[in-house]
Amino acid sequence: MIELDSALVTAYAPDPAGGADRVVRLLGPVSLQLAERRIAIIGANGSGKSTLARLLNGLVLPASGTVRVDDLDTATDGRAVRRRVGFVFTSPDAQIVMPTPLEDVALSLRRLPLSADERDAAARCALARFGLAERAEVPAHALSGGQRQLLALASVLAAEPDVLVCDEPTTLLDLRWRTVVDDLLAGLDQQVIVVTHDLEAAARADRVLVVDDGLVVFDGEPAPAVEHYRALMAAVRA
Ligand SMILES: Nc1ncnc2c1ncn2[C@@H]1O[C@H](COP(=O)(O)OP(=O)(O)OP(=O)(O)O)[C@@H](O)[C@H]1O
Repeated sequence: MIELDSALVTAYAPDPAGGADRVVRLLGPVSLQLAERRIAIIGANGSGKSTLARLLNGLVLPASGTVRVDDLDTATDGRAVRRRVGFVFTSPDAQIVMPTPLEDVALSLRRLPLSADERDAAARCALARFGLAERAEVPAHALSGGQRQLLALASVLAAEPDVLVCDEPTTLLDLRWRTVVDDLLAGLDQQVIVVTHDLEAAARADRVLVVDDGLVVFDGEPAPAVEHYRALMAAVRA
């Protein structure tokens, strides 16, 4: 289980008056225990959703407080945490690093005790699961946006994380690919925590966190969470 205890995220920001950089609060303090299988994080642009998501696998570290994944502290056990908690970025291009899909998935498998042949077979199997068997050896840049998103997911899942954190994984996708990715995420055995602007997707979660101005301002069932978010948005427009 992922557990945040008074986690506070700060950053340095330039002083408009030209003085020394100032410390600004980006998120928190946040205390949460994340045990549900399907959790959605919603909120306005710039509210702190990605910062919260990145805290969960140690991509962002708290300035104070702690974030723990089971027995691991993200501040001191970052590598082990990232093996346990996979992260899918909004843009697949942020995480596809190898020239072909086959090599990209094989890279994710490097920590598993497999021979070269076994790794190749496992990578092909992972690609087939995501409908990419025929595209295993084409240049990754020749894939469509939707196929690249599926490749990013395949690569992250190939490493067999216990938890998958996705930051707006369907934002760049058309309706067909969005449905494919949504269905795929819904069918995973792993715990899935998704940052999303898609309120229909959020409505299917077991639990929804609403983030506003760097704080979790609502935490509960999807219907009241979405209502809370709509009220926040209406207040901004008023
Ligand atoms: N490293 C950083 N240094 C300074 N400010 C940052 C840094 N990272 C994020 N921020 C700021 O923190 C705030 C929250 O950013 P974050 O990316 O978490 O928002 P978000 O809710 O995911 O937004 P969006 O829906 O637009 O993706 C924003 O105002 C952003 O500019």
